[in-house]
Amino acid sequence: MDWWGRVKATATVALLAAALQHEARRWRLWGSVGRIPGPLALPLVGTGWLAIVIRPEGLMALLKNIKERHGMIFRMWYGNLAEIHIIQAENIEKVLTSYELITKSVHYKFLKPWLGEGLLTSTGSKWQRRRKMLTPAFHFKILENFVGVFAEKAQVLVQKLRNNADGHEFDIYPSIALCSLDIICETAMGTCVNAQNDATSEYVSATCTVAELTMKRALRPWLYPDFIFRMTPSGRQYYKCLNTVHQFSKQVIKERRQQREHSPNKERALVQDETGVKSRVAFLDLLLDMSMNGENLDDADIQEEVDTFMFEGHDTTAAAMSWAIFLLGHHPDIQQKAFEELNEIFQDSDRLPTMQDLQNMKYLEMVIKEALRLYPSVPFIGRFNSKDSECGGHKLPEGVMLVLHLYESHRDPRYWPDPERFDPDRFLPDSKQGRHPFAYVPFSGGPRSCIGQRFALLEEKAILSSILRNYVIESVESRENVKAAPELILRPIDGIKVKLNAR
Ligand code: HEM
Repeated sequence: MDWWGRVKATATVALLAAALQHEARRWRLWGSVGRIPGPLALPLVGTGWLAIVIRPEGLMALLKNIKERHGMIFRMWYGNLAEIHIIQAENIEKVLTSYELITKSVHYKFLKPWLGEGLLTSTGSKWQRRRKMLTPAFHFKILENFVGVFAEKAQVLVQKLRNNADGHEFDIYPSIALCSLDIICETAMGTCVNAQNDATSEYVSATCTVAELTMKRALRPWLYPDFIFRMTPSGRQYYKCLNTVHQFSKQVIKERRQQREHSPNKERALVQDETGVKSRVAFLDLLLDMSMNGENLDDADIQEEVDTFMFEGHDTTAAAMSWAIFLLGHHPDIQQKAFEELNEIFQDSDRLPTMQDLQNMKYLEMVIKEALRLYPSVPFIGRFNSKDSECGGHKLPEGVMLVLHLYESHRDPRYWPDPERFDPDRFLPDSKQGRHPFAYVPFSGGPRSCIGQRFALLEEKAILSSILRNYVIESVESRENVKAAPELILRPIDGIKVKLNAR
């Protein structure tokens, strides 16, 4: 046999070996996963046919129906990919508290073109090192420094909403999303993009498009392979906008670094806004401090983390606030109680809130928590099962994906009687007694819990309190009519239609 023949024979044997290994793995998975109950799985596509026949607005109802038929642990198949859905708090705890199960599921892969391997998507020692390094960035003192940003941006929002405060019906979601984008740009990058006043700016619309197309892709498993996604119009648009987003954050980091190098006496760079120049620390400053103080962080590493904050800190809070507004708009009594608490805090003054004010908003905090129970911004958490394990009496083989179903687990009647009822009093200290600690995990739990949860609660309080102090909210659509799409973020498919009246 000549050398070319030997190359071909070796390549054929290698390919056959790989195919056999692949098949063996598939059979091994089918063997164990097949014993777990779940809907009809067809050859090749598995239960993926459901994603094709069910529209996004029907997915939550479908998953509820599967739970009712197959129980609190069920399996789904997408081709070769097995997912085990886990709903009970006791089993969710097992996964979230494990230091071995910290690798995210494949579903997070399509976030990587945007976020690289930042805190959300990384694993192993890289994640551990970054988590340790970034935890101080969310210290109380740092968050206190952001309260002014929250309050100012909320004030812009209140002014913008004035055009709609004559009782006519409109979708409040876009206004909330632009406000939270303004907040995260300023707190993460120290940049004022003025999204609320200029939603058409290239960076603002590119960020919104990247987030939207990432969500769309999450619901379409056939778009997961990158080479297919790149060939579609959505894929081409995604990469074009992604380039704009990355160029922007890259430029901000570069300029901020240069600014510091030219003014070494100033510890922090300055944040510029329309009222002049103010000294304010952004997460980016803290990262630059760390890199200048010997941490192993180059500009590309910093960009991963800044982009991660931009993603995690924008849509999650926008969705959470919009759902809270929706629920308040359905419950005038609860809305009134929240308003009375604000009256007590602010008396007749129209001053902006301080950190202490935000901390005093105890009832509003219960409202926010209850809204996050019914509509958790992150409805599913995915993990890669990195070793054979056992859960709820089922064997879970290594290599399957674990999907923790927060939306359903937050409705477990064992811990939440009359689960669909919106009742902030469930979060009174007495009512919490005896409840499983993992029955409510909108910010996840264990080692990979949300690093930004205190930031998020403060931001929500600042925005919601500003709206409540100025307007009475009335929701237009019924609870049943507003459908949530279980994308990466639990988003109301047709927005949140409200009527506002000035107080
Ligand atoms: C209501 C708002 C928010 C909700 C409901 C929320 C929820 C979550 C959840 C459930 C996770 C775990 C995800 C997973 O394991 O797959 C997470 C992780 C994370 N969140 Fe949030 N989040 C919110 C706001 C924020 C904000 C404002 C920031 C930053 C400014 C942030 C930064 C992060 C980061 C960096 C991670 C990854 C942490 C790690 O893996 O170590 N989040 N968040």
